[in-house]
Amino acid sequence: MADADALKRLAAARALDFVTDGMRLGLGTGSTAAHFVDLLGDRVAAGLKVVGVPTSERTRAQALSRGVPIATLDEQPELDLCIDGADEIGPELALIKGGGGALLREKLVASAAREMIVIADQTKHVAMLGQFPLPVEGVDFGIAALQRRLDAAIAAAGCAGPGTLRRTADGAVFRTDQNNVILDYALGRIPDPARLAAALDGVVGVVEHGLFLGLARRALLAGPDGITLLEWNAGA
Ligand SMILES: O=C(CO)[C@H](O)[C@H](O)COP(=O)(O)O
Repeated sequence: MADADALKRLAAARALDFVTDGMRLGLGTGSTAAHFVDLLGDRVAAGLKVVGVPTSERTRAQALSRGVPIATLDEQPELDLCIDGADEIGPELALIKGGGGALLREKLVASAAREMIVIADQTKHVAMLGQFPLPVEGVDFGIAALQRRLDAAIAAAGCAGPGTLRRTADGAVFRTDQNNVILDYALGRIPDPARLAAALDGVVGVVEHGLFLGLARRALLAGPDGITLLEWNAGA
C-alpha cells in the first residue's frame, strides 16, 4: 500500500489539473500543500503563468525557493482558486484545519478565493469531525480567562473536551505567524459544526478557529486505488 506521503503527493498532483494559465492561487500550508507548491514550481519552470498568495511564512519561503511568483493578499485580494490540505474532512466538506498553526491566514486566503479545493490522503475523510483536536487561535492577553470563556461556549454548543495551550517541541509556547497563541481542543466528536463555529465566533479573545464551513467546494482524496473527488455546493 502506498505510504501517506506518496498519497499526499498524488492528491497534490491531481490538483494541478484545476490550475490554468493566469490564475491567482491561494497556496496552503502543511505537508500536502507543500507537495502542491513543489509540483507547481515545476509547472512554472515549464512556462505556466500564475501568482500565488501563501498562507504562511513557511509556504512563502517554499514558493520563493521553487520560483513560484508570489503576492500578498493585499496585492491580490481576489483569488481564483485556493489549494490547501486539511486535518479532517467531514460531511458537506466541513473541515478542521490548523494542525500546522496557519488557520488564520488559511481562512483569510480561502475566503478570498472563488473556489477552494482540499487535497488530502483518504484517511482525513471522516463521518464526524472531532477526533482531531480543534485549534482555536487567540490573543495571549489573559489566556486563562479566554480558556474559561471557551470551555463555557463549547459546552453550550453541545461539545466537551480539554483545551491545551500549544507548545513547540522544546516546550516554548507556540506562536502563529500573526504572533497569537493556539488552544487545541480535544473534543472527540463535533455533532453540529455550525453550532460550535457560531459559539466560538462569539467568544471575546478568539481570533479564529479551525472549523472551515462552506469554504471547500471540492476535495481530492488519494487512496491506494487512486483519487476520489468529493464535491459539495453549499448554494445548491
Ligand atoms: O491546516 C493546516 C495547517 O494549518 C494543514 O492543512 C493541515 O494541518 C494538514 O496538514 P498535512 O497536509 O501536513 O497533513
